[in-house]
Amino acid sequence: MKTLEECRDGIDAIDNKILELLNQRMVVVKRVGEIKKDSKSAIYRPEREKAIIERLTLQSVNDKGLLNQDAIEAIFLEIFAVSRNLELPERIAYLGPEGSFTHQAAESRFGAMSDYMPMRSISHVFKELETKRAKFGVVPIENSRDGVVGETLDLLAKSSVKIVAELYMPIHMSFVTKAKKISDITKIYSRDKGFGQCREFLQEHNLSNVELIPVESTAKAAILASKDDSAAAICSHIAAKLYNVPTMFDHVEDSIGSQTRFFILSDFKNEKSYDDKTSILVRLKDSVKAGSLVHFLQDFEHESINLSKIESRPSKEKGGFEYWFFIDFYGHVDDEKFQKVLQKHKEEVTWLGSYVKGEEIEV
Ligand SMILES: C=C(O[C@@H]1C=C(C(=O)O)C=C[C@H]1O)C(=O)O
Repeated sequence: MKTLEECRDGIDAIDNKILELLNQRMVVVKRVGEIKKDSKSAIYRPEREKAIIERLTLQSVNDKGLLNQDAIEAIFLEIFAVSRNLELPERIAYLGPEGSFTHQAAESRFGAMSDYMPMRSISHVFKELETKRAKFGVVPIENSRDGVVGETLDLLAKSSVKIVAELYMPIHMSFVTKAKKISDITKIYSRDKGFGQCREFLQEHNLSNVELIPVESTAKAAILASKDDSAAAICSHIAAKLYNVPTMFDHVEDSIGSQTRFFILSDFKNEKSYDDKTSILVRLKDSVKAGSLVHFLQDFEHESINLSKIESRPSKEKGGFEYWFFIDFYGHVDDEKFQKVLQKHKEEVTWLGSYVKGEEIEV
């Protein structure tokens, strides 16, 4: 049996090799960056990253390795993010403030090294992209409990910005405080919704009578709790980390968790990954005429294209009740099947993006 010293020597030798290999990888990545620059193509290629993760997961299973898909993803998404930064450092605008769940979602894709810009509103994120001050934007699109984020849909309808990826993230709340004991806590900060989502936890720990102070974001709650030893915050994991407030309890939300779907926005078209989703906006000529939506959807059925979502929004263009439809379907804009549908409805359909299908999370 090896001693601790021997194990550590072994780890050091392996780490040296990993670093050497990573540096070799980065030399190749830089060359890829040059090729892309010459051909003016996109740096971020989610379909390629997905293929790498799948290949490595399979290899790990075949090798009977200890790393499963989640572990491989955690390591390699960070390697990809560092690689992309080396190809071309790119700025990422997200719905802030720092420490928001959108920040957490952005970091999960773009890693710890990227240049992040917290924005005051979703429309500010779009503006940063439109003026090319940021290459990527990260915004929430829907929450499994609260429903769709209307502002994101409305802005997608108006803007030329494209969806290049989606990701689902479980929304877990942490109870964080600098207090030594729970009984030292006299006030708790969070967003209005934050308290609502953690009612059972507050009751169980006799905290219902402690002063509950709603603030505009859970990140703000973490900042306030970081400055007061008798205060606590209910906030995201990333906010607690960012503002150095120790976590007393994790996952304090009531039993049914929620997940949020985020879009990553940019200005390019992805290639097919053959496991794609596409989002379109449909402005039917006669949206109020009976059967016009049904006829439109029948064209999808005819081509065996499966829809994953349909959402109606008031068009806001005319005073009356005119509706637009946001539709997500399985497939890529370049699929022949969809092109056939598009031929029939060219004037009514706006393509919003085709992207690798994200994994929904069991909550
Ligand atoms: C290196 C590339 O660029 C990016 C980085 C990748 C990587 O680190 O493997 C993969 C895909 C791209 O998002 C590439 O396209 O191959």
